[in-house]
Amino acid sequence: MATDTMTLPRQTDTTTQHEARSTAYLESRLAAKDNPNLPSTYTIPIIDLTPSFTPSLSARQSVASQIRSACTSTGFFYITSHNIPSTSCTAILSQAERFFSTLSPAQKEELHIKKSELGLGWEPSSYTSIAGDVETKEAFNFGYEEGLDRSGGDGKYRNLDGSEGNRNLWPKESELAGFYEGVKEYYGGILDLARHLFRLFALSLDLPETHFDHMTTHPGGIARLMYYPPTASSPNSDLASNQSEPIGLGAHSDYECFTLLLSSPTPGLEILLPSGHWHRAQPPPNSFIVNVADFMMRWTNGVYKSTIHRVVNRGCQARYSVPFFFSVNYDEVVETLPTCLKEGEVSRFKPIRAGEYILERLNTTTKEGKGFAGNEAVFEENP
Ligand SMILES: O=C(O)CCC(=O)C(=O)O
Ligand SMILES: [Fe+2]
Repeated sequence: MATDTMTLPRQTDTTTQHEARSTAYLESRLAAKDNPNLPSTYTIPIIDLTPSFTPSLSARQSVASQIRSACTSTGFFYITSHNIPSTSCTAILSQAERFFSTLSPAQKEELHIKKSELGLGWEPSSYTSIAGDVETKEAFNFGYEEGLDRSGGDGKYRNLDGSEGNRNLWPKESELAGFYEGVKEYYGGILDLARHLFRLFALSLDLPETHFDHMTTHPGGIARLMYYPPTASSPNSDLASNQSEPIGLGAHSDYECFTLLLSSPTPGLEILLPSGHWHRAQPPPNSFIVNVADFMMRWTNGVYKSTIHRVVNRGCQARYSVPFFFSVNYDEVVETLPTCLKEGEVSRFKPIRAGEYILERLNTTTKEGKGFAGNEAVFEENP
């Protein structure tokens, strides 16, 4: 396990009330603090999904109970035997590499995220910042469209802002031949897997297995291709002892229901422990990392934990990753799940439309890096 000391969002000389509150917010979100379920040594559980694809309800329930235990403690788990072919994973990581290394600056500029009100398109490293850090990451973001959904969707997709129509920005076929088809192949598979996992989440929350099905017919599903440049000059150079860390992606929690993360072998993802140290994720071969995100935490009245994480590539190889942020249909209004409230307990959160919540969170990352400061409104609890 690689650890170092915790870095909170950078404070300016004149600490504003907002910034002080943003630090307090991050501190308050330290992974599963004061949680009696927290294991004494931190390990990310590995959940084998094989039984979840069988006709046996009790086998599916056994997987669901492992999911519950991970979601109420670490907020992170690895999944294996997930039915996504390893060739598909290798192929999307190569598409990511092609995107960042083949397109010219002018071609990337055509896809610039500033042209999108929904955070879609190409994101140069400095354009967004979560916690005020100068981040090394570069990204390409795209969302759900019916053409990417193997079920064909239900024709009712709404964007984050409630608008209709496909707002993705794609590179031209003549500039990156086969890119769209490659993305479609991966997206279709990961979307099916996310819907399968949502059924297991339903069981894990003592709900009927199909409880969320009607809410994921035209779901939110933002995927990102991410590139973290190498920062060490040779395998033996030790960046861990450097004063300034090469923050790839600043400390944050994800916004949607849960995230399915694929990455190239270069390590980088670090998870904030209650002790304030960072735990470096080491996913087993052919696995995905799954983590609970803030909307799910809110929806479960805090029963499921959304855990702070960041990315630091200390190596001499580039890191590529493909997070997939899964949400219910953006036009769905959700309120606390009844099974997450004890008798007589009142929900801490007001009902909210999924897209409204997520868009508000996304917008905060582009306002001079005041991500956490701007997030208080959407975490507002019931008065
Ligand atoms: O690239 C990674 O490994 C993680 C990315 C991530 O946490 C995010 O995009 O929210
Ligand atoms: Fe994340």
